[in-house]
Amino acid sequence: MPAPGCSSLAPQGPRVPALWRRSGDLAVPAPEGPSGRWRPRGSWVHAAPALAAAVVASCYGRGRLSEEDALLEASRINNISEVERLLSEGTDANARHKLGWTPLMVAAINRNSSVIKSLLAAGADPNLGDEFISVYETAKEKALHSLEVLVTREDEFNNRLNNRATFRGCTALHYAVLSNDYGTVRLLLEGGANPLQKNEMGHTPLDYAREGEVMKLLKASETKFQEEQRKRELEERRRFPLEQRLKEHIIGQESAIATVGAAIRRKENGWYDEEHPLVFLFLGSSGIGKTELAKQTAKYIHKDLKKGFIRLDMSEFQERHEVAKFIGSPPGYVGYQEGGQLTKKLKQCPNAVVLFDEVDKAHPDVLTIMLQLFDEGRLTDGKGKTIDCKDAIFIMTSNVASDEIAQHALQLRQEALEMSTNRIAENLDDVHMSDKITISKQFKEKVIRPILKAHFRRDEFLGRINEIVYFLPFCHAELIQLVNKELNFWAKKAKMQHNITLLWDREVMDVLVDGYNLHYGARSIKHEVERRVVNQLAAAYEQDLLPRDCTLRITVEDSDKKLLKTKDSSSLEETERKAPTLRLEIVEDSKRRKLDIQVPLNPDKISYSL
Ligand SMILES: Nc1ncnc2c1ncn2[C@@H]1O[C@H](COP(=O)(O)OP(=O)(O)OP(=O)(O)O)[C@@H](O)[C@H]1O
Repeated sequence: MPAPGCSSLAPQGPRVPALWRRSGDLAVPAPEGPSGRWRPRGSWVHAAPALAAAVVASCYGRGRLSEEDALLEASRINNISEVERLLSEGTDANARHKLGWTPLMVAAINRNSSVIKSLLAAGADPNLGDEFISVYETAKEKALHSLEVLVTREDEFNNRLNNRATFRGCTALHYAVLSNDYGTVRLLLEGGANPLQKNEMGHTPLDYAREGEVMKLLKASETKFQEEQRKRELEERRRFPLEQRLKEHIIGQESAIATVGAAIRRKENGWYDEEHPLVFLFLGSSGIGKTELAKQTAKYIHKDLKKGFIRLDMSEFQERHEVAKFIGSPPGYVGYQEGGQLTKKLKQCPNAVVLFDEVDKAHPDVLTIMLQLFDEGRLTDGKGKTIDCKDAIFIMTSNVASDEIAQHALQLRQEALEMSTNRIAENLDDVHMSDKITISKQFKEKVIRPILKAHFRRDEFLGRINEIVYFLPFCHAELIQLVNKELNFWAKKAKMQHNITLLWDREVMDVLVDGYNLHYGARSIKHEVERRVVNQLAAAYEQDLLPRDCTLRITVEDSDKKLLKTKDSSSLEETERKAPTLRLEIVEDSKRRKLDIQVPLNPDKISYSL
C-alpha cells in the first residue's frame, strides 16, 4: 500500500480539489525536536528565522499537556495504551484540538486502526466535521500567526496535507479515505460513519476515493446507509410526528400546525405534485408564531438551520430595481459579482425552507419572479444559471387582512364562550369550546380572498399557493402558557447564572397576561415579563439584595388591589383600579421577606410598584 503523501495518493476524482500536497510541494524533512513533537521545517525556518524561533520556543514552553491534548497526541502517534488509559479515566473521546480536529480524525489520517477501535468504543462520534479550514483561513479566524497554525497542523495532525486546501467539515471517514486505508474505512463505517456526509466543499468521502477496494466498499455502504437512514427516519417520524414536535415549540395555532404538518407528510411520502414546490401563505397579526412555525419546520426537515432555512425580508424589495438584489445582476451591471440574495442561498441548499417575510411589500416585478419560481420550480439567476428547486418549500407571510382575521376569531371565541357558559348552566360536558375555534370556509371566501385579490391583483399568484394558513390571536389559556414559558426561561437563567431559584404564584401569571396586546402578540408578553419581573430582578441584584443561592418568589401585592382616586380626588366617578403590583420576596426557612427595591431612576425613596 502506498504511503500517504506520495504522488499516487494525490488528487482523486477530477472535480475534487487536491487535499494532499503534490510530491513537489512536500515539506523539507527536518530533524525531530527533542520531544519528537515539534520540529521546525526547512523552508519557513529559512524565511523567518526570528519568528520561527519564537514559534518553536512557544511550543516547547507549553509545559504539561491537558488530558484532551494528550489524547489527541496519543491518537496521532498510535500509542494505544495511553489512549486506553486516558479514555478509561474519562477523557472526552470527542475533545477537539484548539484548531478544530478530533482524536478520531487524527487517528484516521494517520491510519491508526486500533486507536480508532478504542475511540469508537468510548463513544467517539464518527460524523463530527473538522473545524480546521486551511492554514491561512484558520489563522485569520483564530487570530493566530499563520506560521504557528502551519506548524501545529503539520506536527499535531499530518504534515503531508495541502496547506491551501479547505478541510472544514471533513469527517474521520474523509480522512481515512484520503489515507486510502481499507481497514480504517471499514472500521469507521461499522462504527456508524455516514458515507454520504459532505464536507464544506460539498464532497462526500467517495469523491476522494481512488479506484479499488476502498471505492467499492464506499459505494456499497452508501446504498446500504441510505436505505437504513430512510427506515430510521420513517420509524422516528412514526413515533414522534411533526405535529408533536411543532407543538413543543409553538403554543396554540393548532389548525396552522395541522395544515402544515399534513402538507409536509404528503410531500415526504411521495403524495404530491413533484413538478411544483410546496407553497404556503401564512396570514395573521404580528408575533403569533408565523416565523417560528416556518423555522421549526425547517429544523425538522434539515436539522442544519443555517443552510436549510432561508429568510428574506420582502420589504427590502419594494422598488423595481431591487429585483437585481433578489436574483443577481446581469453581467456588466453593478453587483454582478455578488449574486442574488435568494439565488445565492438556494444554490447552496435547493431544498431549503424559504421564508418570504411580509410578501405584500414586494414590488410586482419581484412577485412575477416568485410566480415563475412557484410555477416551474426553477429560477434563473443574473448570470443565466438555472437553479432547480422543486423540492424547496416556500412560505410567505403577510399581515394583510390580519385585523379581519383577529376580529373574526375574537367574535367566534365570544360566541363559543357564551355557548360554554350556557353549557355550564345546563351542566353539559365540553365546556372548554371557546379555546377551539376554526375559521369558516365562508369567511375565507367572502372576506379574506377579496382582500388578497385586491392586494396582490393576480389570480394566478393566489392560485399557486397550496395552503393559506391562518394564525389566530391567543386565548386566555394560551396566554397563560406563554407567560409560563417566559418565566421558565428567566428562572433557568437565574439558576444557571446566579444559582437563584425563582418561583411564582398562579396569580402572577394572570397579572402578566393582562399585558397582552393583540397587535404585538407573544412579543407583548415577553416585554411585560421583562418590564415587570426581570427589571426588578436586575435592580435587586445590582442593589445587592439577593443573597447567594437564595430562593425568590414573585407575588401579587394585595394592598395595591384597592381603588385609587385619580386626577380630581373629590370626584368619585374618576376612580379606577390600579394594576396589581408584582413584588419579589425572599423565601427563608419557609418564611417570606419582601425586598425593598429602589427604582433606579428615582433612587431616593420610591420602591418598585410595577
Ligand atoms: N404561538 C407561539 N408559541 C410560542 N412562542 C411564540 C408564538 N408566537 C410567537 N412566539 C414567540 O414570539 C416571538 C415572535 O414570533 P414570530 O417571529 O413567530 O412572529 P410572527 O408571527 O412571524 O410575527 P411578524 O409578522 O411580526 O414577523 C418569537 O420569539 C416566538 O418564539
